[in-house]
Amino acid sequence: MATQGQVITCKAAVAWEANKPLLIEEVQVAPPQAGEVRVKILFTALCHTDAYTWSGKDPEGLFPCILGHEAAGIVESVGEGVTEVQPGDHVIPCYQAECRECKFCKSGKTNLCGKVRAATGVGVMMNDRKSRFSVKGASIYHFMGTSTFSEYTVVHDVSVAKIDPKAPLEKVCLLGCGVPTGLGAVWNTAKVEAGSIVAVFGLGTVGLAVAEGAKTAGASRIIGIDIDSKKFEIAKNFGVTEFVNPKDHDKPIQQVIVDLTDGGVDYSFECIGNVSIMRAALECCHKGWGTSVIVGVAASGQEISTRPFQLVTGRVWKGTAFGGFKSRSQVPWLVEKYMKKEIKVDEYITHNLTLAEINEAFDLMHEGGCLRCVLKVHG
Ligand SMILES: NC(=O)C1=CN([C@@H]2O[C@H](COP(=O)(O)OP(=O)(O)OC[C@H]3O[C@@H](n4cnc5c(N)ncnc54)[C@H](O)[C@@H]3O)[C@@H](O)[C@H]2O)C=CC1
Ligand SMILES: N[C@@H](CCC(=O)N[C@@H](CSC=O)C(=O)NCC(=O)O)C(=O)O
Ligand SMILES: [Zn+2]
Ligand SMILES: [Zn+2]
Repeated sequence: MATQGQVITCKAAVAWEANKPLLIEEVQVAPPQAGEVRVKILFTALCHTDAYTWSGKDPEGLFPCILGHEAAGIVESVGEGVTEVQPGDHVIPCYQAECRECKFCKSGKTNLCGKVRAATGVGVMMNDRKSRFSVKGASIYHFMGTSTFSEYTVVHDVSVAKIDPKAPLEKVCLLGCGVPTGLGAVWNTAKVEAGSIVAVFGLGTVGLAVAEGAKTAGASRIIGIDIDSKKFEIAKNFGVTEFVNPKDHDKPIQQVIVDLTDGGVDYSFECIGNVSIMRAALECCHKGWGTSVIVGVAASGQEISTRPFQLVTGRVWKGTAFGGFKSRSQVPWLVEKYMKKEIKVDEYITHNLTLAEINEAFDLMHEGGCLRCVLKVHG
């Protein structure tokens, strides 16, 4: 490999400051150190969480940084001691690592991993607590341990899933975040049973994947709630059976859902990141057993609240990160499910642009007609 062990100069979209347009810069990407992998990113999508951190509302957001965490690419080179991937392997970077050795991984109770989280939360690599990215000598922070808005990135070996080389990277990049999060929220976190009544708040990619997961789990009713009625037509393709726009009602939305469902839903999912809606999602659950899962990411300083009586009377409040999936073990399995046409992926892609057009892609996300925009990163 001509580039192995060398600094690579390539293009990346740098967020220099919160809310300021990203700039396409020539970035120097250092070679991977021990336990690290340098990946040529071919395709990356944008997730609402990228916009959240860019907005300055993420308490872990650091600038300047290279955002991006829903992508696919090919391993360019590996550092010392890396055994599970090699140059040429097709991979999906995983913001939720899986080391299989730490207390979290060994617990069998969670998909969270503690091996590199202390570094990925502050934008550096574990080895030397430094970044592998720089622009004209100035260090640029990593983001979520992935930084996929770059032609090349460096990730920890515990943060990369090797996938079937036959899988189309321009599609399966979505399996790096939004689609698994929604499916897993239903299958792993809530464990929705056949016949259940489900409410989904927010019909973006994550909410639609919740609907898809609920449909495959055999839910009898899937109620989609969104303030953008344009989402309703598309949501039918993902299994939503009924639609509610809170703007059409004078009553609190939880009361509307309770009235529609003879006392409340069996499961609800908040896929927006709005703490008032998180409360509504809990309070529209059926007394005695209803479970609400928080999926949305809320801004710094926001807190959830409800009357404790809601929990005393049997409702359960949960949350999920990456849908509870063990990333390195299960992302390849999700890719296989896609290849066998058992889960949707293509249907979430509404736009295709290039890395150079990334600011336009963020604009599309805020305009509402966009589920996922996939960026071609090279060429
Ligand atoms: N927990 C996790 O592991 C993950 C969490 N997320 C979070 O999930 C959330 C959803 O992500 P995406 O689907 O990418 O976002 P999105 O922006 O595509 O979708 C959000 C949807 O919510 C709707 N909405 C906004 N305000 C509303 C309100 N007050 N009532 C009803 N509907 C409303 C919007 O019209 C839109 O359709 C975000 O907060 C994101 O940060 C995303 C991926 C993983
Ligand atoms: N940094 C944020 C928290 C962001 C967050 O909750 N991230 C999710 C994934 S969102 C993907 O699009 C997650 O998996 N969290 C678990 C983790 O280990 O980070 C903040 O501090 O608010
Ligand atoms: Zn995401
Ligand atoms: Zn671990």
